[in-house]
This record gives sequence, structure tokens and C-alpha cells, in this order.
Amino acid sequence: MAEHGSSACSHPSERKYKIALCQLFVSKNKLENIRHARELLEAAADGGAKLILLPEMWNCPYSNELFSLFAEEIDADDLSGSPSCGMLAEVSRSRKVTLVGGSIPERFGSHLYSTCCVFGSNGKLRARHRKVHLFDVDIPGQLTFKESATLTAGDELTIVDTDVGLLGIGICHDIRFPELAILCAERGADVICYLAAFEMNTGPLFWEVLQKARALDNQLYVATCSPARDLTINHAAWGHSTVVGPFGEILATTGHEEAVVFADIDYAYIREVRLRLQLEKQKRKDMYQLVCVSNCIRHI
Ligand SMILES: O=C(O)CCC(=O)C(=O)O
Repeated sequence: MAEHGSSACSHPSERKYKIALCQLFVSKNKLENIRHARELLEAAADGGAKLILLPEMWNCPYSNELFSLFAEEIDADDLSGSPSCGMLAEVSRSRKVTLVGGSIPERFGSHLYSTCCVFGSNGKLRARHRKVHLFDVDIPGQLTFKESATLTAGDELTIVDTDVGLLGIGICHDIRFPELAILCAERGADVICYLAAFEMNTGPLFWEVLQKARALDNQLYVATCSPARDLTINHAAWGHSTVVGPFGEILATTGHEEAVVFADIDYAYIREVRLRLQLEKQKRKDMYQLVCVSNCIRHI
């Protein structure tokens, strides 16, 4: 695994392609979740998508009690310990698509992480992002959740070079922290993919505004993918998987049911927006700068 600094690989700025977000139901049966995810991924590929996203915790209901039971070990050289990643590798290879494989509970030694695996269009594992900001919240009478009771936080920023360009990766609560998005943008990301499961209290208030803010701040595409809503579980998802463009505009979205959401990505449009509004040039780097103290790009 090589670590790179801030020099992102170059890529054609005129690149255009279709992205798809698979908003799916998650059941208590892992094998059924894997089968169902494959079905939606294949439908997305059949629809012409070259980059396809799954949501946070797509193989496991979102519950501290279940993360450990559903967890898998992810060995980049031998995915046999991870049926979920094995399926992602197969689909990305057979359909020649880049997959941002949502997140699953990952077991690593005595730790559990919420981990997103990114597969290149040759079926190879390209990167692994472990959720950096864990969701610990206490709003009396509304919402109490402590992800850190079971999960360990990752400590690396992930920007991955793929056939469809440089992708920044964040998981759910990571979207609230503009620093992560700014660092991805500074290192050349064109799209930031957030795999998420915002729930019914915070979703209506913050979900859309956070996506628009991250896209606008950085003048790039933001793509989010949520599970479909299941009101029988505690952490029912808000849904509304969305693609936001570099001008903060919603390009495609959906409600809370299952859906495959498609949108067109055009990197030339990012350059156009940045020419119209030259935020990067106007930044007062003589007054402020953001320093990244962790590893920045992981290639596997
Ligand atoms: O930040 C929020 O409001 C929701 C975050 C969340 O649900 C999560 O990180 O799983």
C-alpha cells in the first residue's frame, strides 16, 4: 500500500460519465443483503453508470448490537474472509465499473470499524476508508446514539485515484466536518462520495444543506447514498440519496423508498464554475491554512 502526498494523479478535465446511487433496504440477513446489493449494482451498471455507490452499513442493520455479528475481515490480497467485498470485487470486474462500496462493519484485531472499500473497474480493491468521525449524539427526548461504544474511528483521509477520476470518501457524520472535504478538494478530488445513514431527526434538518455546503465550499460534485427507510428499526434512515453539482444545485435525488438514482457528471463543468467564481484564487492563504497531519491517499 503506497501513501502519497498532495500530488494527485492527473486526469482528463473533460471527463464525462454517469454516476448511480443504490438506495436499498437492509435486512437482518447478511447473505440476502449481499444478494440484493448485487441486484441493484447490476441494474445501475445496466443503466450505464460507471461509478456506483452503496450506502453506509449496507450489509448490516444500523445497530451497535449487530455490528460485531456482521463484521468481516478485509484482507486486500485475499477477500475470502469478506463475502461482502468478494461480491463487490466480482461486480466491479464483470461490469467494468468503479464501486464505492458503502460501508460494512470491519473487524481488525480487537477493533471494529465502519469501512468503505473502493473497487476499481478491474475488480481490484483500490482503497479502504474507515469512518473518521463517529456519531455520538445526545438530544434528550429525540435521539441518543453512541457509535464509539462499539466502533473505533479511522485516522486517515482517503482520496482514491480511479478510472473515473479522483474520489474523496467520507462516511455519514464525516460530512459535518468541512475540513475533511477541503483537504480532499485541495488534493484534487472532483467528487466527494459520502456513504450515509442520516436518520429521521437529523435528516430533515441537515442532510440537504450539508451536501450543498460541501459542494459549494469546494466547487465540486458531492454524491451521497443512504439506505432506504425501514421504520421497524431504531435508526430508520432518512433516505434522499442525492447528487449535488459544483454550483450547489441538486442534479438528482429521491425520496425514502428503494431507488437507483442516476446523474451525469462532467468535470469540464467544475472548471467552468471555478472560472466564474474564483474562490481558490481569492483564498487568503497569507491569513489562514488548513494542515493535514494524517496520511492522505491510500492506494492498495
Ligand atoms: O450527523 C448526523 O446528523 C447523522 C450522522 C449519522 O447518522 C451517522 O454518522 O451514522
